[in-house]
Amino acid sequence: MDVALLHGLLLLLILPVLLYRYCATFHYFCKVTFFNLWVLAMATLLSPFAAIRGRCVENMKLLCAAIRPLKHLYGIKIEVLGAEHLNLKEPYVIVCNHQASLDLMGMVEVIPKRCVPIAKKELLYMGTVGWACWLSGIIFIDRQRTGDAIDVISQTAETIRRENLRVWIFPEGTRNQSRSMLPFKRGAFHLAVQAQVPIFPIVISPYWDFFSSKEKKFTPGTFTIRVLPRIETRGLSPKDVPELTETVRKTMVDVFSEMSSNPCRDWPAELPLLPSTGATKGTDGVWHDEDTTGTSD
Ligand SMILES: CCCCCCCC/C=C\CCCCCCCC(=O)SCCNC(=O)CCNC(=O)[C@H](O)C(C)(C)COP(=O)(O)OP(=O)(O)OC[C@H]1O[C@@H](n2cnc3c(N)ncnc32)[C@H](O)[C@@H]1OP(=O)(O)O
Ligand SMILES: CCCCCCCCCCCCCC(=O)OC[C@@H](O)COP(=O)(O)O
Repeated sequence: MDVALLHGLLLLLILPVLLYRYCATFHYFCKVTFFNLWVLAMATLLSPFAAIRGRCVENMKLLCAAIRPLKHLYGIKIEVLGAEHLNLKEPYVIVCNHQASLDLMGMVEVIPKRCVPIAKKELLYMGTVGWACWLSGIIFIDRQRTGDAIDVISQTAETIRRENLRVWIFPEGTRNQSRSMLPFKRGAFHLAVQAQVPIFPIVISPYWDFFSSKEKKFTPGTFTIRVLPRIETRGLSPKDVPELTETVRKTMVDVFSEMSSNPCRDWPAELPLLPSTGATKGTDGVWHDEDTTGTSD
């Protein structure tokens, strides 16, 4: 009886290990659960410290430091190209493609100082995670209430100039693991035009070879983040927003396709990041991709 019990216990211990080793779906769920638990645990541990400072963008540093170790735990290598473009003292808007929650790992590698993401309101209700996000100054929008979301974005246009902030937006508006990018929402571009600040597109290469929520795949791997040169919005008005949105999207989709078809990741750091894809062409000729190196804050 005792031996049978011991065998049962041993099996109970070994089974998860075997499943983790040999069942890809179980492996995937373990890794995703660990990711969420990590975020939850960090938010719970660090929010009280962030609360001492109150709601402020400086708490983003804490949030980023909490997420950074995850890439080591998952064996994920991240290459960043063109980060020097972000060395600009003025406020700006970053637009980035959004494949999965894993984007958080890439975001914390490149996010500049005094930069806050725009996030869906639902995050606010995720217990201490919501609290941590609120304390870090993350801007929340209700995607179901376009009018309210537009109001928040309009207020943000004033805030970023007044408080010298940068804003990180996923213009696809939702996670997307298809072979291309979803149509872009226009909020980010209205924001940049309203505030008359530049836009920096950031493209994260596809996760296909190591992560897929559809195929339940999650292995170690490598991805690349490319920061593209700035796109000016000075002189543009709301009527230019649709064309601006399409031009930026096309530029990003082209870079994404190039990254998908060239997985050897041997691009030189000084590659002309925006070839003649149109991002330098403005509706009134004012866009350009001038080098901002050396203006670091
Ligand atoms: C303390 C340490 C603790 C450590 C613990 C760690 C915890 C870490 C955890 C977490 C970290 C944080 C992670 C953050 C990441 C979150 C990611 C997300 O949540 S992604 C979802 C939200 N993002 C968006 O949805 C994009 C922004 N959305 C938009 O821009 C949309 O445009 C929106 C919502 C404003 C409207 O959406 P529409 O679906 O109605 O789409 P449209 O076609 O773009 O707009 C409709 C009309 O409104 C106009 N419009 C849009 N924005 C406007 C504006 N600002 N002004 C004037 N008109 C505007 C447009 O031009 C359009 O009109 P016409 O068709 O052109 O006539
Ligand atoms: C009380 C339960 C707490 C559970 C804690 C789990 C926290 C994990 C939070 C990771 C946040 C990553 C941000 C993210 O990637 O959000 C998704 C949205 O961009 C788009 O949403 P959707 O694709 O439209 O659902």
